[in-house]
Amino acid sequence: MRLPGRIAAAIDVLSDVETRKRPVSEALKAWGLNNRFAGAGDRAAIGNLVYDALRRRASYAFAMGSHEPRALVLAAVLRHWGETPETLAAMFAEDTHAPAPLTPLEQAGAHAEVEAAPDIVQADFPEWLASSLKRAFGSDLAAEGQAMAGRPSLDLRINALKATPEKVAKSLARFSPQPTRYALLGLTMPAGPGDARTPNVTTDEGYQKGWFEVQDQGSQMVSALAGAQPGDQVLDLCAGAGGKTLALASAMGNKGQIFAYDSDRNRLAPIYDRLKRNGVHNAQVRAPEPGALDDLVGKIDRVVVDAPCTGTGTWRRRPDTKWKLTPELLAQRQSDQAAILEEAARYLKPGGTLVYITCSILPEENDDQVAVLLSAHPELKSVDIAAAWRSAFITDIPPGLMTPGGGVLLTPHRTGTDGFYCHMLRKA
Ligand SMILES: C[S@@+](CC[C@H](N)C(=O)[O-])C[C@H]1O[C@@H](n2cnc3c(N)ncnc32)[C@H](O)[C@@H]1O
Repeated sequence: MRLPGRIAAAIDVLSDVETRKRPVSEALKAWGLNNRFAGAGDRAAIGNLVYDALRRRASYAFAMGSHEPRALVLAAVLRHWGETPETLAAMFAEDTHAPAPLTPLEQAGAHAEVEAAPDIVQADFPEWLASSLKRAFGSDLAAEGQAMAGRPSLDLRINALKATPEKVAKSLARFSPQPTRYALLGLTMPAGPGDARTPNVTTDEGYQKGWFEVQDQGSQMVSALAGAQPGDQVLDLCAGAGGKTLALASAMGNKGQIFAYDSDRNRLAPIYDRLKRNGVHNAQVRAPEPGALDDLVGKIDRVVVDAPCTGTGTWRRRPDTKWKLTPELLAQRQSDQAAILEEAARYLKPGGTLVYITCSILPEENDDQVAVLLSAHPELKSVDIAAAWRSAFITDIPPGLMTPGGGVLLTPHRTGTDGFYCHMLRKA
């Protein structure tokens, strides 16, 4: 397929996403099944077009004067893929799979200024979250929004139980991975422009052997900030598929004990294979049965709460969720988080540390939750996050990362990572 056919396909996929409220990945898969002639390169390019259109949905709609899928996909091609109304007109004329020719309004959208739009639209954030995001970012709102509308890098975490960065870099040399900026055991491959494909690293022999995991650098960093030491008793209370559990086990050198729990059996299911592949011997999975964690009350050195959240920090990867989030869902997550934090505090032994993590950039899910917990638990005190940073990354925390409440907030703009919040609290 050439670009015009890919544009037409991306418009169809985006229409499917918008009308049937489907996740992009599902709509792309369905399109691929119905169009088996399309190759992997076509599917990747169509995916890039759909994701790019959604990443900048608000500013594109403003520039094009329309929220229609066709307008959004054309905006992505005209404003960020290096095409012009003239190059598209020439290509469309020669391709029977091309969409209808550009209208004068669409042609004007190629260069339309968006400076007249509200700042929240220019930043490609949902308008109903304006006050919350302004509170989080202040005068950096536009820069934060633009970075959040970019494509994410592909980051890997070296599994220190089985490999070294050199060994993995050699195994993946064909993709030219580079060391990550902060995470000490990370490698990164920047996203390419236009129709560039993401390297398929999971087919690599090193992945099959458990030498590395795919994990955003931000996720690696909050795992490192948790500061788990060999010999610790650690409870990963929201373990899910085990991304943090694996990183903690690697940091602990398989010494001590990790209890990996999740209230959702389905989410926990992949953890068993992953632990095996990673050579983790110090993790016990606790399935969600009544009383599953009763024996751990008051005994744990580090309780890691990688809380269920809105996922606003991962909008680069899942831009459709940026426009689907509702005040009701945010309120539900806040109530889940408050309950889980209360629960988590029960497991701490005296002197133990609670590590609260979200992949959200919203203060309501971050500092605000911790403030409520602190006010109800005078025995808990915030840990000096700058000191935790120094010991995790052997360097001073860069300016601007600490939140007013004493946590740390990573973002695509600040650290080149997904958005992650981390706050640590020690029990007296
Ligand atoms: C952000 S995800 C965890 C991701 C995982 N830690 C990782 O790194 O791959 C949040 C998890 O919290 C779980 N969860 C939600 N409510 C919970 C509760 N009350 N107790 C324990 N886990 C809960 C969800 O099932 C979900 O798997």
